[in-house]
Amino acid sequence: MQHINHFINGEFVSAVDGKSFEKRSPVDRRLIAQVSEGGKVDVDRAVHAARAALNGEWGAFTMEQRVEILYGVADEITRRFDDFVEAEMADTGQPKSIMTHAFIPRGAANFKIFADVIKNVPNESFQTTTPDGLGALNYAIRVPKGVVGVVSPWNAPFLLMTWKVGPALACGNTVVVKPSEETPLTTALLGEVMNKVGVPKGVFNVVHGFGPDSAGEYLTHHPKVDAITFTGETTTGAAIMKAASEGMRDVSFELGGKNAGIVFADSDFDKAVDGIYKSSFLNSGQVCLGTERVYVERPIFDKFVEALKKKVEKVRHGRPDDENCNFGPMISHEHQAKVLSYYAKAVEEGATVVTGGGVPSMPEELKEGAWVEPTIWTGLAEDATVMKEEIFGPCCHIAPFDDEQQVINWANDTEYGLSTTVWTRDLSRAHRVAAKINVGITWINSWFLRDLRTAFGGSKQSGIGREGGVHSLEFYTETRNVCVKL
Ligand SMILES: NC(=O)C1=CN([C@@H]2O[C@H](COP(=O)(O)OP(=O)(O)OC[C@H]3O[C@@H](n4cnc5c(N)ncnc54)[C@H](O)[C@@H]3O)[C@@H](O)[C@H]2O)C=CC1
Ligand SMILES: O=C(O)/C=C/C=C(\O)C(=O)O
Repeated sequence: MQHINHFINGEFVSAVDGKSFEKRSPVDRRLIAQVSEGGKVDVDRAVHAARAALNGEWGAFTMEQRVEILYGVADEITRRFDDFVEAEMADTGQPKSIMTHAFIPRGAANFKIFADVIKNVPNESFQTTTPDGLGALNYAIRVPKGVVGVVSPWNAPFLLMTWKVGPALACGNTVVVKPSEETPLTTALLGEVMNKVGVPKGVFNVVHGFGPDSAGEYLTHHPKVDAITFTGETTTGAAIMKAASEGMRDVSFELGGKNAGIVFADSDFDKAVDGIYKSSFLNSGQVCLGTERVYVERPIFDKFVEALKKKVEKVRHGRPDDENCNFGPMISHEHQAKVLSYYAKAVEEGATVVTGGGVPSMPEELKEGAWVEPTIWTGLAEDATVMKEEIFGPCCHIAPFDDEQQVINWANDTEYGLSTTVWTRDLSRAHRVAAKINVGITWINSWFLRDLRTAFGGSKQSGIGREGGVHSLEFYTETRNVCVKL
């Protein structure tokens, strides 16, 4: 069993009041870490360390020095790849292949890409005419926002935390991170990396703990935090927005989703089945971009449901490092209960359960894990609860559709607006549909195909603002205009 401490001013320290909480494995409920729980004083120390670093060595770094050190961070993550994979598997219980192919490499990329972005994106300038004919030159400079509070979730913990820390540091800010209480391990490891490559003390700080009445709330209310970036549930976003209104701090929010997958009859059938399988079930469905509502054009509906069912019934639940297994548990028993309550609700509201719907039978040593079966439903009305609320589990409802406008209306009939995946060989239709769906990201004939230079974020209740490429620079810097009379 490990002890996970806060990382403040370059040192691993326990909570000032000695409080801690347990991190248990979602796979078998084994105790894997005792984690320091941050109180007001711990958060305050972290914020002050971050402020001091801004006013000290880090604030004096040139952009080139920051770029070099962030490349060093990425290289050190890659050097310690196996440690990060182990830590993320222990935290989430998800299969090793997701960690090695996606989540950990993306963590390293989040530092390199934003180092490149800050180096290459020009600032605007305008030549302005003046009555004397001599003119003026306006040019913009970017300065860091200051101390950025980073509040991150558990579902792809390393990827989603570094997606914020990478650009924040590239832009010259300092950060205080409050990782999810469910997944403290990789953020702690990142502290070791920061020290190893010589990131100055106080630039990267971590305070563990919960949300309300704990480190999350104290960090987001702290008056010396200049901006807050958050990924998590929409209701949490609303609470953080209230906190940010004290002192008019800027926010960037990536929130929940109730995304639609749309499959037209002319799509490449096998690729569409594979794509929807991934979008609904990757990471056991705990992906904000995932599709819990799937619409399939009527001529291929039955065949599609059958093919997806067949694929889903092949999943093998088990430990993350068991090569014979490819399906992990829910993050916690609390989340398992939430997902199972939606499974019950779907049946109550008249769903046909195509497959799944319960808890899989597991061997004795894994019986304590937070397992659920991947589940497919058909037959629900558009206003059924599981068609409206984000479940964040391995499940989807599949409905047939008859025409393009009908499916666009259904896809848009949600308070969320994060992403969509559309499958068709008709390019005109693809562009047409993409333009009409009210989401931040539409994938055509793909899903979760990421280019970190592109805008990422949600519409409606799925978020505020965009991050990615130059959009991250917009959030993590303040633009100042200088006007020079010639
Ligand atoms: N749009 C996007 O890019 C993504 C959105 N999500 C969303 O995240 C959710 C799942 O993640 P969870 O960790 O359960 O979300 P959550 O909102 O419960 O927690 C996220 C973080 O906020 C903290 N927190 C909770 N209450 C707080 C408060 N009052 N003040 C300050 N901090 C607080 C938590 O401790 C955690 O670190 C899903 O709804 C999912 O859709 C997840 C990943 C990506
Ligand atoms: O690629 C990103 O930047 C965000 C990805 C989001 C997830 O992985 C998720 O919500 O699971």
